[in-house]
Amino acid sequence: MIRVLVSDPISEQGLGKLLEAEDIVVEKKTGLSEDELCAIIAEYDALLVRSQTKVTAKIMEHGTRLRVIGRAGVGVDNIDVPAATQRGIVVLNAPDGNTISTAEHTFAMMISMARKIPQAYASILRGEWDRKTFVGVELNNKVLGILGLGRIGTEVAKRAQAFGMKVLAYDPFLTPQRANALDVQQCTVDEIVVAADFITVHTPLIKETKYLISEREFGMMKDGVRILNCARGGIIKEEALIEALKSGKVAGAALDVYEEEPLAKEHPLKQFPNVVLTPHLGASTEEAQINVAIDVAEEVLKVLRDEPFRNAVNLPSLPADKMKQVEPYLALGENIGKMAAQLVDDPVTKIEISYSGDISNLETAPITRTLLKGFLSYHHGEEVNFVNAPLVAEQAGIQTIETKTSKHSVFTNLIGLEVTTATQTKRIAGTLNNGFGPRIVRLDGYAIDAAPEGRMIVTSHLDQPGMIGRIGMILADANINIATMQVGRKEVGGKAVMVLGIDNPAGPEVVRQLAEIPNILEVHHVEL
Ligand SMILES: NC(=O)c1ccc[n+]([C@@H]2O[C@H](COP(=O)([O-])OP(=O)(O)OC[C@H]3O[C@@H](n4cnc5c(N)ncnc54)[C@H](O)[C@@H]3O)[C@@H](O)[C@H]2O)c1
Ligand SMILES: O=C(O)[C@H](O)COP(=O)(O)O
Repeated sequence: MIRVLVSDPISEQGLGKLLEAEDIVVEKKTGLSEDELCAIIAEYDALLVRSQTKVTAKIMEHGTRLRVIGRAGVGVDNIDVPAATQRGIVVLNAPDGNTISTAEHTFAMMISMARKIPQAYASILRGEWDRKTFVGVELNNKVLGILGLGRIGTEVAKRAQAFGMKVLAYDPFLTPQRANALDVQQCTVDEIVVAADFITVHTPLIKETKYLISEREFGMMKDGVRILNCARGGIIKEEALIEALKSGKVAGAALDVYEEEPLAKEHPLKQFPNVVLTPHLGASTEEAQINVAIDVAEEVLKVLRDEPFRNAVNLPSLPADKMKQVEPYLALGENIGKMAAQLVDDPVTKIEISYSGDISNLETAPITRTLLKGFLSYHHGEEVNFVNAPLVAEQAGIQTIETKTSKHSVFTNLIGLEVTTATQTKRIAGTLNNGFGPRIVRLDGYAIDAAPEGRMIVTSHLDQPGMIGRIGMILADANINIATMQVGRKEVGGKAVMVLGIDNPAGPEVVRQLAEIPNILEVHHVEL
């Protein structure tokens, strides 16, 4: 049985696909401490969280069965993604489902702050009828600065324009064409900070965005600026914001997220009458919660069923149509990698993967990953997978190079692999031959045509009479049946390679006997 643990409140309606699956048990246990999670996580194949559960390296260390961590939402800063990658655990999120809700919440916060609605409401509840204290400002004709024009930032921009605001935006990936299409003015962070009446941040919290708005930026702002953060605590430095509120530089702030959550009972941000606070509610709508739960459940199910999935944050993401194009090459790539690993004896320092012909136009990153997985798993075993293969290669000191050539003189598509050790270079190439499936077509530059499957004896030897006979005799004496045979040579009497498909395994003793045949240069037993 596959077991899934849901450790934060996630919409049951959205989790339908997982709950209905007959081979999957879903258990909900929320509010667990790190130690409590460590104690039970070994029983689960998948963990589903929102932002409350901190998925630490320690939890993953105990999660020996864990294959996937699904985040029902966008931000994965509560998950130790590098630790997951190291352990080969897929981390998925649901990036689209709460965009509108968060943009609407940002807008609700902007209007609440501009018109002091929470403060006026509290005053009414106190029995007052105060129409002087709560005079606000209009949004119309104001300048809104948006830092981070991704999904949410873009939706905020559209809403701001509908309210008559002029939008300035900074995003490192914003192109002039996109800025033009969205009718926003592309600016630097400093230009925005100087010119904006309202500033809102919609970036992830990463090294580059930590304290993006700090003392220096507050110092540059217009007097009476209003600040919003519905993205992540720490993008705006709270200490600097508090100082700017005290000095009167900042006329209002509306915050949904904090450097530490939950916000401390006695937090200084609570002392200002012009600050609107919500407890991380951006995604808290019925619609968003169903959307993100549906998305994460579907994707987690695909990982658990070994089907192609999207939205992995620790893998290159490919749209479904592009993934479909590379899928047929994945097994070929993996087998080329596996075969190469069994043909070299010394530690490998460099792996060069070349894609020629039609295949060079595809998104080849998944093929490279499966090839590396095939190669590395021979020595590193089960711990290497699609997720961590590039990292394992890097940590093993192996340089990985990928090249592409649009045409090949012989094949319509070719995956080439060259592995370098201190003493040798081994080259293998394979193609996907329409109608004939995957074939290994080059070995150390010699033309062959072998199916990458089952068990093989691979030799390099001098092309001399009786060589094949002697090899055949030794295999026959060991009761090993030869199923297929491929010989490649460039000139009579020169060096040659041979690939024998065999029906049963050849042990070390058989390999030793083969290696002792005069003029045999190399013998390897390969199992795919
Ligand atoms: N309050 C909530 O409940 C809530 C809900 C959903 C999302 N969020 C948070 O909102 C943020 C944005 O979410 P999204 O779905 O729009 O993500 P997104 O990935 O679509 O957009 C983020 C944008 O930030 C940009 N960016 C990265 N580095 C930047 C930098 N140094 N300066 C400026 N821009 C930079 C990226 O290029 C990207 O366009 C995330 O942090 C997410 O966790 C909060
Ligand atoms: O990153 C997100 O998706 C939001 O911060 C929502 O977090 P939540 O799922 O804990 O509401």
